[in-house]
Amino acid sequence: MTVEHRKTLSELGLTALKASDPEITGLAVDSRTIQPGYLFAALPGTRVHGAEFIQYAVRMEAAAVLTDRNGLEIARDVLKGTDIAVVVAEDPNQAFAYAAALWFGEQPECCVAVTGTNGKTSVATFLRQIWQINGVRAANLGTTGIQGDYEAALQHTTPAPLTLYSHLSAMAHAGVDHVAMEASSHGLEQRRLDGVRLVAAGFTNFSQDHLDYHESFEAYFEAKLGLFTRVLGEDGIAVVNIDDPKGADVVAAVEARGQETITVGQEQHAQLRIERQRFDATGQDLRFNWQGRPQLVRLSLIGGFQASNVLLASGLAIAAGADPEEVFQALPRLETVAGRMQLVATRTNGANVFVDYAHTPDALETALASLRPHVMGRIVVVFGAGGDRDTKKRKLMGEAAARHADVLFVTDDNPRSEDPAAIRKMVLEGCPEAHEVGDRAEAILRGVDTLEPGDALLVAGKGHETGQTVGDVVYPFDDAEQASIAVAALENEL
Ligand SMILES: CC(=O)N[C@H]1[C@@H](OP(=O)(O)OP(=O)(O)OC[C@H]2O[C@@H](n3ccc(=O)[nH]c3=O)[C@H](O)[C@@H]2O)O[C@H](CO)[C@@H](O)[C@@H]1O[C@H](C)C(=O)N[C@@H](C)C(=O)N[C@H](CCC(=O)O)C(=O)O
Ligand SMILES: Nc1ncnc2c1ncn2[C@@H]1O[C@H](COP(=O)(O)OP(=O)(O)OP(=O)(O)O)[C@@H](O)[C@H]1O
Ligand SMILES: N[C@H](CCC[C@H](N)C(=O)O)C(=O)O
Ligand SMILES: [Mg+2]
Repeated sequence: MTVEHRKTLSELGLTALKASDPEITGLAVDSRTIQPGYLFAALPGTRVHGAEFIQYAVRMEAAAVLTDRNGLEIARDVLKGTDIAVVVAEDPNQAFAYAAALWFGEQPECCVAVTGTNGKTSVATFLRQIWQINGVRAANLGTTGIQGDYEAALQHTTPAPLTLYSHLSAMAHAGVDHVAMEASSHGLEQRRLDGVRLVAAGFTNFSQDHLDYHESFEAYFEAKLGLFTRVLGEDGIAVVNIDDPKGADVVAAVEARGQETITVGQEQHAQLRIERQRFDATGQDLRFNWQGRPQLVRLSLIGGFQASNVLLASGLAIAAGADPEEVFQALPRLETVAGRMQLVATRTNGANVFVDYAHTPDALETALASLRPHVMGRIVVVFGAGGDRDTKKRKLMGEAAARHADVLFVTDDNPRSEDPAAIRKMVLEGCPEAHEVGDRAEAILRGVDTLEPGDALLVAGKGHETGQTVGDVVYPFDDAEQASIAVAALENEL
C-alpha cells in the first residue's frame, strides 16, 4: 500500500532494536505485497505467524519489520547479517494500527464506534442518517460498506488497518467529518481500530456468536469491552444500552475510568428512557424521556428493538455534540436499514414479507418476537445457518425459531465448505417440526405460498447480502428479489 509520501520509522511511532531509523516507502501486512523500502508487519495469525514470511521481506529489500517476541525467535536466523530494521512490540497489531493511522494522516474530526453482538450496522446507519438530516456531511462504515456522503465497498465489518485508515483519510479530505463505524469483535481483538480517535463509543447488546474465533463467552465479551477500556480515550463518552445485562459491566468499566456515560433503555434509570411503544402494520409510535422531558415520535420502522437502536444512535449523536432537539426531530425521517426488518413484498391478500439479517439465536428470537405485535395472523419464517461459522449456534437458532414462529422452513444460508444437509440437520435438531427445503429460492416460494390474510413471512439470515456461497462459488442471490419474484409468480398463477 503506497501513498505519495515517505515517513521515517520514528514518524510512524516505531523504534527499531538497533537505533536505525530508515525511511519507509509503504506498509505491508502480507508478504506478497512487499516492495523495496516497505515496513512489513509480521503479525501472529490463526494459521501461521507472519514472521514465517520475513525471509521474503529481506529478499524484497523491505526497510523494516514489525513483529513480536515470538516472531523474532521464528525469524532470528533469517535476520542475522541483514541490515533490515527490526521493531519488536508487545502488541504488534496495535503498533501496526497506530503506524497505519500515522501513515495515512488526517482523520474525520468526529469518529464514533459501536460494538455489540447485534445492531451495530443499524445504529451506525441511523446515526449517519441523523447527522445527514441535520445537514452534517457524514458516513457509516461497516458490514454494508461505507455509505452516506462517501461511498465504498468493504470486505469486512471493521476493515484491516491499511484499508481503514486510507478510507478515513480520504473521507477527511472529501470533507466528510462525521463517521459512525462498526467495531466487530474480530476487529477489536486484532486492534484494527486502535489508531482511531473516537469521540464516543456505543454498546448495543451481548449474546452468542463467533465462538469459533473467540475462546469463550468471556473472551468474546472482553474483546468488545476493549472498545471502551482501550480504544475510547479518557475524555470519550460511552453510550450504553443498559437493558442488556452486560450493559452494567460496560458502565462499571467506563465509570472506573472516570468516563462520562449516556445510558439508554427501558430501565428506570436510563437517561434516554423508552417509556412506551405502540405498534401497527407500518411502524411504531415511541414515547421516550430525555432529562425529564417526554418526547413522542413516529418511527417508520418494524420491530420493538429498533427503538433501542434509534435511541442509542441518538445518544451517540448527542455525545458527539449534536443538539438533542435537532436529533429527536430527525427520528421520524429515519429509513429502514437495508436488510434489517425491511418490508420487501406484499401479497394481494395483504400479507407482508420482510427480510432481516438475524443470523444468531438472539437476533432470530428478537426479530421474530418483535414482528409479533405488528402481525394479526401467523408468522412464517425461512432461515438457515452459515457454514464454516460457530456450529453451536445452529440448534439454538432452530429453537429460537420454533418458539416464535408458527410455520418454519429450514434452508441453506452460505454453506461455504460444509455439507449443506449436515448444517440443516443441526438446525433441525432445535426445530424438528420445520419443513426442510435446501434450495433457498424454493423455500422462499413455499413460505410466500403459505401466507394467508394477516400473516407475515420473515426471511432471515442474509439481509443485504447478494450472494449464496456454496463451496468457493458465490451464486447471485438476493432475498428481497427472490421474495418479489415469489409473490409475482404466485399472484400471476391465481
Ligand atoms: C479469523 C481472522 O480474523 N483472520 C484474520 C487474520 O488472518 P489469519 O489469522 O487467518 O492469518 P494467517 O493466514 O494465519 O496469516 C498470519 C499472517 O501472515 C501473513 N501472511 C500469510 C501468508 C503469506 O503468504 N504471507 C503473509 O504475510 C498474513 O497476512 C497474516 O498477517 O489476520 C489477517 C491479517 O490481519 C486478517 O486479514 C484475517 O481476517 C480475515 C480476512 C477474516 O476473514 N476475518 C473475518 C473473520 C473478520 O474479521 N470478520 C469480522 C467480523 C464480522 C462479523 O461481525 O460477523 C469483520 O470485522 O469483518
Ligand atoms: N438492538 C438489537 N437487539 C437485538 N437484535 C437486534 C438488534 N438490532 C438488530 N438486531 C437483529 O440483528 C440483525 C443484524 O442487525 P445489524 O446488522 O444491525 O447487526 P450487526 O451487529 O451489525 O451484525 P453483524 O455483526 O453481522 O455485522 C438484525 O437483522 C436484527 O434481526
Ligand atoms: N458477518 C457474519 C455474517 C453471517 C451472515 C450469514 N448469512 C452467514 O453466512 O452465516 C459472519 O460472517 O459470520
Ligand atoms: Mg454489522
